[in-house]
Amino acid sequence: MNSFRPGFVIQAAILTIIWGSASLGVSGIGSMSSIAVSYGENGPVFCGLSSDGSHLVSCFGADASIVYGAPFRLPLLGLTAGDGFVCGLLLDAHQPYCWGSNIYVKMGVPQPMEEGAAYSEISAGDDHLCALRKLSKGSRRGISVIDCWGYNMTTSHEFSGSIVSLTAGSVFNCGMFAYNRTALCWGDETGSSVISLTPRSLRFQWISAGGYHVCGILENAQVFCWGRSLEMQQYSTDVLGQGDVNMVPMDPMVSVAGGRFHACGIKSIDRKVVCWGFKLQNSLPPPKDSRLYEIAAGDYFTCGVLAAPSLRPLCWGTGGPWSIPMAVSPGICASNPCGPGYYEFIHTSLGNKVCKPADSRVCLPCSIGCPEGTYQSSSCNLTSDRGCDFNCSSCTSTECSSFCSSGKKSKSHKMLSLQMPIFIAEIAFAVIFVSSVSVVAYLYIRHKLQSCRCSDSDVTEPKNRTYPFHKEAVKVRPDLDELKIRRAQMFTYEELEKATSGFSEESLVGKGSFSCVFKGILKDGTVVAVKRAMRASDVKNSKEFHTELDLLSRLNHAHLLNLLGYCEEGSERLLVYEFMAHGSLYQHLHGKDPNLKRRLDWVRRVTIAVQAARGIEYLHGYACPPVIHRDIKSSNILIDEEHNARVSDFGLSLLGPVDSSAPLSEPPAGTLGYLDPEYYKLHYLTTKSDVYSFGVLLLEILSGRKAIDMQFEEGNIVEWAVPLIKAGDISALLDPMLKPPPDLEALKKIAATACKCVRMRGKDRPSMDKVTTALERALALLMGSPCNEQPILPTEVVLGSSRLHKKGSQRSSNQSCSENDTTDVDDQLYEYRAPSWITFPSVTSSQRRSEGEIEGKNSEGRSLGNGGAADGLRCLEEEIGPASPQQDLFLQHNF
Ligand SMILES: Nc1ncnc2c1ncn2[C@@H]1O[C@H](COP(=O)(O)OP(=O)(O)OP(=O)(O)O)[C@@H](O)[C@H]1O
Repeated sequence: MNSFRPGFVIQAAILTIIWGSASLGVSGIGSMSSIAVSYGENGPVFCGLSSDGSHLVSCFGADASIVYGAPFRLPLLGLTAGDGFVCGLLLDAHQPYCWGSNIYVKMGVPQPMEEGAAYSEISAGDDHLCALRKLSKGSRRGISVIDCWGYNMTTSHEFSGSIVSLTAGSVFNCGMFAYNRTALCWGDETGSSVISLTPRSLRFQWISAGGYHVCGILENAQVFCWGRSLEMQQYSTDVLGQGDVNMVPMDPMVSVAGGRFHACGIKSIDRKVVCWGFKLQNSLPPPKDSRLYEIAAGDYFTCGVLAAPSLRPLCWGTGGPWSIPMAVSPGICASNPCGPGYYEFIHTSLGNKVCKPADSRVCLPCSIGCPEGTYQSSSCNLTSDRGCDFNCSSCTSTECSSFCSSGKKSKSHKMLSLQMPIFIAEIAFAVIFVSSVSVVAYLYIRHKLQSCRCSDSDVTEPKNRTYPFHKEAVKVRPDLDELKIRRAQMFTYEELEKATSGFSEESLVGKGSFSCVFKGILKDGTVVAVKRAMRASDVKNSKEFHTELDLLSRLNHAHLLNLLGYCEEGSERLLVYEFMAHGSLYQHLHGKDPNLKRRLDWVRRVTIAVQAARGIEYLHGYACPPVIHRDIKSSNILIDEEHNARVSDFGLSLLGPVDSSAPLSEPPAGTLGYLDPEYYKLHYLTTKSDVYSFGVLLLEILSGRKAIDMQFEEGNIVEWAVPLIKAGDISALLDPMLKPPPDLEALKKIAATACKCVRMRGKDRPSMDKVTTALERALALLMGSPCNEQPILPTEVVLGSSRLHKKGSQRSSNQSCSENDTTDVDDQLYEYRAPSWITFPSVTSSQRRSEGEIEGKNSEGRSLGNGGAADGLRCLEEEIGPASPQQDLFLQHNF
């Protein structure tokens, strides 16, 4: 169901002349909308084209298949939507592209598709899509071709006579002939009689179908509807028309959109919206005083674009998202100049940037008449609508009185007099909002910087301390630990060239988007990974190099990849890291060797998840200022020789606010499939964006599937996994390469956590400390601990590779709770090193932090006040022994 914009002038006197030109040049206008509302069992979804000239679509609503499946990078000319799907007309190819979950309208360009076919309009019904072919050189004269796809509709229709616009109802379609502006409908009219009721003699400016009816705007701007309305007695009714959609208001209108059993129109006189026909009980009424540029309806849900500089969508009706945080284009962009009766939309600050290419534009229909108490002060011209002004000599309304008494009446106000109050309110709101946000942000950052004492003192402290354990380690690998403490050492290019045998192919261990990673051996025998920027002079590279260098030299956590040094010589940029003997989690999960995947049993997978979560939790909650990683994915989770996970690749990281109350506005960067939709669409970056990516990572770990894998019907892991989890079908989710554990409870908990992490709105996602705690509990459960509901096994610190590991220590500690073990044969082959942790009781983030600060010098203090969990700790401490000064060092830095 679609709204169609009139293709030509409103004034009846010149209609005949315009009709001639409309069929030639204005056929593209009015066929699609810049906004669309999909409907169906998952609820309404609003999609709109951005007003920034990018022609990119964003969708909002509960149907993940539409929201996430939207082609974020494909510029679209217009949109249309049906039951569970949305389609856009591709700006370049002029072919439809659909997405969503409708089984009859598949994702992508509809098939069959004739090679080279190009379309000027598209329109969607419940389960089908139709598209009007563009007239091309090869087209037969006077023949219009409409191709349809979907339930009972996949065929090509030919009509003699040029059709200028197309609209689809639930199971039927209508077009309008250019030469006489009459409507023609075809399809299934069972229950609606919409085809037989089509008025043959009425001439329309344009038409728009609802579920079982069609409304059109006649030559005199009056609306005429025909078809079926819902039986009145079944439901409560709207006052106007007593629920009958064919009982239309008398107001002249510039636009109308049909819902399932209702229609809404924009009044020509003041652009306010009016709806008639059936409405559901308790549904939100249309906005009373807002002026709109454009409307589109779903079944019981309607949205419009506010005729104000914000260009914000407003929605009403039942079940959908009300507040849509984006500015949308007020109409379709057309390459032809605006015809008579239209004016070119020019935004007060964007100018004509709403369209691409630059010589295209949005044409809006001129309003006719002026609201009561005002007079027409200017007529509609090429670039502005007609202006209305209050008649100050005969004020009858308070709006008029305040306008006239405020003395604001001036020439420049005349054109905008009707929009002025909204405009002023919006500016005032924006100023107040921006200043309060700035003040709060300033105070917040000041507070943070004061309270977290994270600067050099933290970094330099270890230098002044001596630890026997550290000295011990120095004997084994003298440079390495010293480097860790001094954080980053400068290497010469020559040194690193030698270490990697001249950056030979044999030393290459991996490639990223901007760099190659080589295995190298330093003079003293230390094995390192050397990351070499591919195009070193590249500004982006250089920026990422410095970000990574800066961040890594200030961060220190057992589950973050340690930076050992760097080299910046000429155009060369190199970073030197600890070498991660077991590569990336991606290689394990998706590499060519199936044994690698199999060896990564459930306990190992969940352990890796817990460790990665801790690394990210540290970035969010303990690093100061907090760090948002922005590129959490399986190839950035590396696995060291003891099989501990390390979060790596800080090239995209940003120092940022810790919570979503003070988001950063950053252009999106990251990896497709892991990218937080809120961040992607709204540039709304908070720590919750990492939580989203981590949720995707959890799904990947559970299922063994890649984040995006087009070999599956549902290529996006979130779209595929979330419905399964919600349906409780955990078995269908789990990686078929592994035998499911005897008790699925732990994995269910992890799946539920993942589900929360990938929620649409950042504020609905858990914070990383909550995620970590949930995973820790799941790990305990998986390992057979009956204490799983207690926050045990929560916070471990890996002591680095030099610490001797006591295999099975953790298991035995758990055995004090339960004998139930999950050992499998692989353990013999692939030593599981997770137990090489110091484990102490779980605490909330703030507790962890304050304990770290207050009691950092005494690790025993960490177990105080935690009841049963503290017993667990004591049990482990007895086994592992008291924390060494080196452990102390880690504890201080990490918690
Ligand atoms: N310290 C390391 N030790 C061992 N292997 C590493 C190390 N760092 C990176 N690698 C390997 O090199 C690969 C490339 O890493 P890099 O960080 O450059 O890119 P990426 O994260 O995979 O991709 P992108 O840069 O596109 O995000 C990794 O996937 C991993 O297999």
